[in-house]
Amino acid sequence: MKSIIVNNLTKTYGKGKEKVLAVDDVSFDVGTGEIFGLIGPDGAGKTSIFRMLTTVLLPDFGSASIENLDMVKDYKEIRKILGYMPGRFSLYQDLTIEENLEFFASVFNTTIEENYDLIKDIYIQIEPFKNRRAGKLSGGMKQKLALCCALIHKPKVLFLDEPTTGVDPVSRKEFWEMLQRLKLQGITMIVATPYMDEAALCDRIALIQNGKILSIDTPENISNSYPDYIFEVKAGKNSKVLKALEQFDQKKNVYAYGEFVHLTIDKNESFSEQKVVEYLKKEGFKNIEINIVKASIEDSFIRLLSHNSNHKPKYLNTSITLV
Ligand SMILES: Nc1ncnc2c1ncn2[C@@H]1O[C@H](COP(=O)(O)OP(=O)(O)OP(=O)(O)O)[C@@H](O)[C@H]1O
Repeated sequence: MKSIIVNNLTKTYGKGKEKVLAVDDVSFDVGTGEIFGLIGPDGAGKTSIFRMLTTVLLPDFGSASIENLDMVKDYKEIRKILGYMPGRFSLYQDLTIEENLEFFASVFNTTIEENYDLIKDIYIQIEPFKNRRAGKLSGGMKQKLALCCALIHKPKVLFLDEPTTGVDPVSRKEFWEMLQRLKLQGITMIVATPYMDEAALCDRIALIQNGKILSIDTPENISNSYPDYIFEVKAGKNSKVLKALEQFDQKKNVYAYGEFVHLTIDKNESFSEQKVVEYLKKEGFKNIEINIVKASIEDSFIRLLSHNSNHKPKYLNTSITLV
């Protein structure tokens, strides 16, 4: 069963020279109970897609349905079955945890008690602080409260826009465990994130850049379909290794990757790791470490980005940064 169907969605902002094509002919679908990730750097178009699907922005072109309801014609019905956790903290800072939750429940004509079962797991973690104002909560607690508020009317589909930005690693992990539990209740989730490690936790992902989808598949299939060899190389300062490998005649691509430099080589080339070691030794490097590695989502994204734009990845670790 498909919960979300998106066809040729297109959105531009501004006019003339100021015109920005934010969403460019985007199509995808999301199955009931699936966690679907929209993965892309800042400005890729994720929020614009979310705003159209949550019926707060009209598309220039294209259509979408959510639970068989048309995004434009049936927007009032859609709003009743959607939960939306926006990227920036959206709660009332001067209201307490409990007051925020009561407020969101009342907007949907419901009560905390009525839907307590759905939020119980998450709410019990912040309930001891229910009289604390939202503005005084830690990042992780704010995020749990925002998720409770997005769930308080028992939505069928949950939109999460960069839900873990600015949250510590432990809270990020806990948050994803909460999403996995919600999935068991049959809630469809669509998550926008710039974090590559979170991409791997989704059932399927769409890699998006400049408003265009570059690839849609399971994280596993995206990694497995990487066409080249990837070697991780360490030999002292990454900036120096990068500079040297840029001149290596068999390199296809080279970029910093956490504490390593990744070197990609066409699978059709006759190649041995020893060639790189010898080359680096000749360039004056010592203590050279080189291993062949399986492509990560990040590697796949870098390859797609370098094929599709003039943007070059500058620094990569767990989130995408482009220059
Ligand atoms: N109201 C607006 N007016 C003009 N341009 C806009 C507007 N909203 C977004 N844009 C532009 O549209 C493009 C897509 O932005 P969007 O916010 O959808 O991307 P995003 O992937 O969610 O990135 P971010 O995380 O930075 O919000 C960007 O180039 C952005 O500058």
